[in-house]
Amino acid sequence: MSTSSASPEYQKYKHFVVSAPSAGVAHVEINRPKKLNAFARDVWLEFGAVFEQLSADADVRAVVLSGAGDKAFTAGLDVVDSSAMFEQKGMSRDVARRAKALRATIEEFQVCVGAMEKCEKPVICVLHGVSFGLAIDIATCADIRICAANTRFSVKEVDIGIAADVGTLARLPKVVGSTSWVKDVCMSAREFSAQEALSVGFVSAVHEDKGKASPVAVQGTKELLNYGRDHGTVDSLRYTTIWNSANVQSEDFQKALLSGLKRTKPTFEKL
Ligand SMILES: CC/C=C\C=C\CC(=O)SCCNC(=O)CCNC(=O)[C@H](O)C(C)(C)COP(=O)(O)OP(=O)(O)OC[C@H]1O[C@@H](n2cnc3c(N)ncnc32)[C@H](O)[C@@H]1OP(=O)(O)O
Repeated sequence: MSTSSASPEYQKYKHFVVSAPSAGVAHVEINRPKKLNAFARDVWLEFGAVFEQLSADADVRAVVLSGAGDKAFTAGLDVVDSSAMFEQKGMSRDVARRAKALRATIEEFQVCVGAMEKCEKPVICVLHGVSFGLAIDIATCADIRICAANTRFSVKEVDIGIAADVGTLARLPKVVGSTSWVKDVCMSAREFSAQEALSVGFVSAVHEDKGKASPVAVQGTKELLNYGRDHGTVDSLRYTTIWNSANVQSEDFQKALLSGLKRTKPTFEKL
């Protein structure tokens, strides 16, 4: 990816602007500000494609996701587009056929949003303004979440008559420590502030210099943290052993191992 305001190989996207503010960093902006960056089906399909492309792009070492405009990171599911789509898919008179069509849509949405979690590069999600519903599903797929002081969070789904189904209920309890708080915000859909999000650990402070660490080490850390979240300690340690037995052979490890003692700042090849 070349350093520019809009990288040519990412210009095919209608709803996302992908730029390279500095070498190795991709900035992905959800770009539908007039509709508060709401996600219609074509938006979520593009979201999945963007993150698959970034995952495979060796020039990218870290990804920052934000929403365009002053008002919103995203107001969530495009409720106008979705009501038409769900009505259409529910038109068959047979319940099993209706359910099958709807299941495919929900699974497609989960896979597209999950592409961000699967992306092999660290993803930093920067939230601001309205951050409702899908915003939380997306944020829970990020490695690091930071937000502006004006952020209005809501796990909004119960307000539109559904249980959240794109990842919040599966991932949020693993992101924050308090099940009581998770159930509170998920069952009430009440808004919570940036300060509250910080106090429960949903967002954290800004970390600098993310692009300078070894990509072998950073991408390995992401893989092992996600694995550790979903598996027991014994399995995770075993997987870590196998993973690192390959990666300690990397030249990145050779360069970095004594860098503290030697007061050197090694640079690393892209991965
Ligand atoms: C299979 C199911 C999968 C996924 C499920 C996901 C769950 C969710 O994401 S639940 C959350 C759904 N979102 C909402 O219910 C929010 C709806 N919007 C609002 O309540 C308000 O817009 C607001 C966020 C409180 C902001 O209000 P305000 O500041 O007054 O702005 P508006 O004038 O209302 O909005 C500006 C513009 O954007 C359009 N818009 C806003 N949100 C959505 C949305 N979610 N879907 C579609 N369009 C949205 C709004 O209609 C306005 O458009 P105009 O063309 O200017 O009228």
